[in-house]
Amino acid sequence: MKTFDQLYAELAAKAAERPEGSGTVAALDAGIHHIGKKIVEEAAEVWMACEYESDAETAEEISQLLYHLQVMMLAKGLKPEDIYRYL
Ligand SMILES: N=c1c2ncn([C@@H]3O[C@H](COP(=O)(O)OP(=O)(O)OP(=O)(O)O)[C@@H](O)[C@H]3O)c2ncn1[C@@H]1O[C@H](COP(=O)(O)O)[C@@H](O)[C@H]1O
Repeated sequence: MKTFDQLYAELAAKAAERPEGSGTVAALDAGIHHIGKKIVEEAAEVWMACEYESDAETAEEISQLLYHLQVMMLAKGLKPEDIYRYL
C-alpha cells in the first residue's frame, strides 16, 4: 500500500532512471495523447464500476485513474504541490 505522494515519488524515480520493463516509462515515451486516452478510459471504468461493480472493484479502478493522472503530471512536469494548491 502507498499514498499518492509515495506513488508520485516512485514514478518520478522511474522517469529519471528509466528501468527496463517499466510501464510508466513506456507511457511517458508514448506521449500526452496516449496518456490522455488512458485517463479517459480509466475514468469511464471508474464510472461503470460505481454503477455496476463492488466497492473493492471501484476502489481499484479509482487507483488506476490516479496512477494515469500521475503519469500525465510527470509528462507535463507538474508536481503534487502544483495540484494541491487548488484543492
Ligand atoms: N499503480 C499502478 C497502475 N495502475 C494502473 N496501471 C496501468 O494501467 C493499466 C490499467 O489496466 P486495465 O485494467 O485498464 O487494463 P488494460 O487496459 O488491459 O491495460 P493496458 O493494456 O493499457 O496495459 C495496467 O495494466 C497498468 O499498465 C498501473 N501501472 C503501474 N502502477 C504502479 O506504478 C509503479 C511503477 O510501475 P512501472 O512503471 O510499471 O514499474 C508500481 O508501483 C506499480 O504498482
